[in-house]
Amino acid sequence: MIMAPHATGDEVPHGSSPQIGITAAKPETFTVNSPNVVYNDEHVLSKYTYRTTQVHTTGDGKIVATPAEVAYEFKTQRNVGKVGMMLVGWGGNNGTTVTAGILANRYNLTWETREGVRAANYYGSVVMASTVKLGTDVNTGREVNVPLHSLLPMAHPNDLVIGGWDISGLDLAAATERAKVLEPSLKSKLRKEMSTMKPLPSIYYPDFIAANQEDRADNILPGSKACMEHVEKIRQDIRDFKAQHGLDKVICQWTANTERYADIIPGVNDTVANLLASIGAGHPEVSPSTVFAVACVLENTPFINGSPQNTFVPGCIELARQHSAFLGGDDFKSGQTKMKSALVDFLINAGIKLTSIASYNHLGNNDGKNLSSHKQFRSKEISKSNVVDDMVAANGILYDHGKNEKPDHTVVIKYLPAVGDHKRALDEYHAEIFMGGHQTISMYNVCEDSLLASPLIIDLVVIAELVTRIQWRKVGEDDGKWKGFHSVLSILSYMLKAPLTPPGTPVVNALAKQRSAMVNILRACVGLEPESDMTLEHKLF
Ligand SMILES: NC(=O)c1ccc[n+]([C@@H]2O[C@H](COP(=O)([O-])OP(=O)(O)OC[C@H]3O[C@@H](n4cnc5c(N)ncnc54)[C@H](O)[C@@H]3O)[C@@H](O)[C@H]2O)c1
Ligand SMILES: O=P([O-])([O-])O[C@@H]1[C@@H](O)[C@H](O)[C@@H](O)[C@H](O)[C@@H]1O
Repeated sequence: MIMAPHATGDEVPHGSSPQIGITAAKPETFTVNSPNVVYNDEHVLSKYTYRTTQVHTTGDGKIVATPAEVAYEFKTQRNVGKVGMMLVGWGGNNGTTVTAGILANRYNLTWETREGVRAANYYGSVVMASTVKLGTDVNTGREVNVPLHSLLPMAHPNDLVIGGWDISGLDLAAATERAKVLEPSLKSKLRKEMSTMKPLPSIYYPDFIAANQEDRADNILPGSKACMEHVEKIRQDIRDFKAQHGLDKVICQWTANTERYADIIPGVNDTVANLLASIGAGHPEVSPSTVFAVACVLENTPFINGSPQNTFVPGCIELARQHSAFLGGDDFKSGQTKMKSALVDFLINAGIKLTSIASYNHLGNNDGKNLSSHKQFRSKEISKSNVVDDMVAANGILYDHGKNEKPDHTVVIKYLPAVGDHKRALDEYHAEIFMGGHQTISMYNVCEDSLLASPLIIDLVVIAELVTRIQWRKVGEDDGKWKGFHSVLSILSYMLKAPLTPPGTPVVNALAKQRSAMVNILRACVGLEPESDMTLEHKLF
């Protein structure tokens, strides 16, 4: 691996626009000793039996559970290659913060703050800063936990080559100043390199974001509505970026402003043919984010939507399926909603009848400014409100599903410039408990919006890139052909408020379930069973 020269925490090494490291196949943190797992130079190969329970209800209403299993084989390419991350909205608070964070980690920077010296880290990244239980030590009987990113060969964020687009032409150093997220002592160490980073001009269709964003729009391509020229320009930008940096692949993410929802109109965006025709005809209902998604699909570049709008109209999802391209979304799950998806899961699974959730937040960054416009707020209100649906639907004891009973739930977002990126989330959870009692949980949560979202941008890129290197097949299936994941990457759900899932499949919002699904899929790729936490070895002896 060619790693950048690591500074000692002082100035970034002068003139050190170092070659980004290439994460070649590295020795694993652990190896699996099993007849079902083979490591060769190219791949990790595993045989995995997927065990579930099939349930059916007999005519007389009896519920019958039948264990079922499917034998799979997984093949993961070990060499990561050189990976690029292209952000739409690169000059925004998230885009600048994640870029600065990766550079600071790449150079091992430290910086002075009022609380003392701080050092770069990847806290808040489930991939880089969380661990998973591998198993139990044969000698001590204690849990052995390993970094999540050691489960399979993954891109290291330090190695990511970063670029992107923005309708604002500020270079990344100036945009970082505008964002007001990071400490001056850190920004000063990165200013030289970030001032050389300039967002590519982007497409700007005013009707899709708040009018108050217009004063930023000084870096835009000609044309104020969809056209194939925009699709082809974005595709060319991706190709040029790959060629310029010698990349093996690029992952693209939307971290631009929240758009209003697009109407789903038969004949306009409901099929591939209609969507492409609508783009060609400049239909006003095709959003910039959908144009980016279409361009990425056609360029076989995974595209992830970090905002709540309905970028992935039916025609776009169909196009991705046709091209075996990958999509993920929607809306980074960073603070208030992340807490909600854990707390609601706990309350309902504890048999406590949650009866109302009041979620209020105010923030003063540009995201909040954009969301102060009703149509853009509505996109966010939807993604922040649906997060409890699966947990409520799973408990027919507390909630009368026949009457569509569920907790009252309100979401309020207010723009208060004074608090900047330091978003305040105030929540009240009210519940019925034993024998007519009540429990009220009130929470005040200062969620540093960009410092919480940036690690998610990293996780989404790293996991999406990993998925491009995993193939599967069912043992004994006639054609024996290796296949890829479904185009809609629901494995990314843990990082997203409104998880996009393959059409017709259930949406899981419960945070613990989302994390287990992702971790256990990665475990299966190295032939390991899901961690059941039964620890029978400590109970039955
Ligand atoms: N915690 C979080 O910060 C968080 C959590 C969930 C979702 N999000 C979403 O992530 C997005 C970015 O958040 P942010 O705080 O960085 O916002 P921001 O307003 O600071 O950044 C958005 C950037 O997108 C640019 N932009 C707008 N339209 C564009 C286009 N068509 N092409 C290219 N660039 C465009 C803007 O100029 C701006 O620089 C928002 O949609 C927000 O709702 C943020
Ligand atoms: O992720 P989360 O903290 O629930 O939700 C956040 C909202 O509360 C906030 O108003 C918005 O600016 C962010 O984009 C993010 O969506």
